[in-house]
Amino acid sequence: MDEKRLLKVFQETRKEIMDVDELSKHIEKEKIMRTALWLSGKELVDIIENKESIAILTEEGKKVLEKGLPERRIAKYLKENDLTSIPIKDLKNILDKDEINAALGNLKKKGIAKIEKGNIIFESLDYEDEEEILLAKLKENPHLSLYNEKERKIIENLKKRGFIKIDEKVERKIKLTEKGKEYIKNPIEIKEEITQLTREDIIGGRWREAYIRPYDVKIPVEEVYPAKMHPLTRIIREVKEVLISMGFKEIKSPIVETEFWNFDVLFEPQDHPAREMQDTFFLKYPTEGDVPEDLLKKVKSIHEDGTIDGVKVSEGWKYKFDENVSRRTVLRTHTTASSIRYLASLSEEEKEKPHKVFCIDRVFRNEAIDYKHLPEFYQCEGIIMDDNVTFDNLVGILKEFLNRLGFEKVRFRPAYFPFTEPSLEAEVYLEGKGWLELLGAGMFRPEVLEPLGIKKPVLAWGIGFSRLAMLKLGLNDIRDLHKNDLDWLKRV
Ligand SMILES: N[C@@H](Cc1ccccc1)C(=O)O
Repeated sequence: MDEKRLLKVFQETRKEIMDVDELSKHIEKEKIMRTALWLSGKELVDIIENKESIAILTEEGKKVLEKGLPERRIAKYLKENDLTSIPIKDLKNILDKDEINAALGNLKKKGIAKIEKGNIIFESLDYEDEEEILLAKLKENPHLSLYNEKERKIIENLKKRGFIKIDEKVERKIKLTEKGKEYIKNPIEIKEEITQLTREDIIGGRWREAYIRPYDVKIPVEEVYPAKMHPLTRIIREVKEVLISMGFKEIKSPIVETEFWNFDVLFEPQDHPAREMQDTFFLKYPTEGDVPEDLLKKVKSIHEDGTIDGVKVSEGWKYKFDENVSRRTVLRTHTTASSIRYLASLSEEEKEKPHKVFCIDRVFRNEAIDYKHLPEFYQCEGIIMDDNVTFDNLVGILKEFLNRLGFEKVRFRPAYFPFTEPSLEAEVYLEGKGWLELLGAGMFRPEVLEPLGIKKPVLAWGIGFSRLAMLKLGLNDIRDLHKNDLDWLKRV
């Protein structure tokens, strides 16, 4: 029916070619292209596409229209103050810092002023500037095809200076074919048409008379943006899928943690710099947390002289361990606290069995916010406990894991963590970015495992998950993960 309506528009207006704007006076705009495509399939019309470049003024460009180019603003200032020259160092009173260099360059290039001994000397204060003239023209007539070679060069410059953006726009015209012209010579009768068959249509027999329109799934329709998961949630689920498919089980642990679980059990000495204010958020309330007394004694002794139940396991850190420090509360700084809590929760029987667990969750560090740091971010942590697992296995598993996440090139280098030995860091290669550090890993030290009574080796790794999400989403700024820019969310 819409097809016939469209042809009728041609018939009634006696035109052979019309653009979408014209047609939209007669037919709902969103139907035009769909209908035209159908008609072009029947060779009744041709769709003529014209790509047009359009100049759009940026915010900076609009400012120039209002106040003139930075170089003009200098001239205006001089005029107002009855001057013809000004020391370069005074420009900061007239222009923004980032405008000064461009203004100087352009004054010289355009021959408006010369620079002598740190002074700008104007030839004339009432000059014409092609860039300004053209910018004003572009606002009225943004189609680049209207401009000649010389003007295009200036336009190119305006773009470089950030005053305009060039957008590609497709303009479509619909033109009757010979067959179409023949067709509209006859009266066009618009018959009732069924696009959705209802129960009543079937019972009442309407389906017998009416034209039932076949579906054409190839016809383009307006884009719709259905509700969807936030990209970060989506990636968390994706990574969980990968880990579950590799045989891992998910674990959780509290966000408010004691220093005991966040540091002590992990053999981080109590005077370790990472515990200090710039890294850890210490909590006022609750002031203290519960700590298992038995384990506390063992951990204390490992820290102080490296013994456990009188047996020497290590050199220890040789300092006075403070049990009150262990009870202090912090926002957990890494998910390794979850891994170690899990190991400590195992019964004697469970300790005999192999374990593979992971945790993806938020961690907190007292860091200044910038493009790669937020005080709150995600980590993804995993451990494997089994007889005979080795450092080589760890490398193999991490490689497999990173490959499954879509990183093809992976490399490892030695690293240091207080709780693992040996330790490594993994980097992934990204086209255009080079090698980026993504995770830390290693084998838990005996000083960590012995107090827990764990005899099997344990492999552990922790990924900067927010970083991983950024890489997967092609973001350069970690803040963009949480900005919830709707245009971006629609696209990703
Ligand atoms: N917890 C470490 C990462 C890590 C986890 C497990 C083993 C080794 C290193 C960090 O936050 O940087």
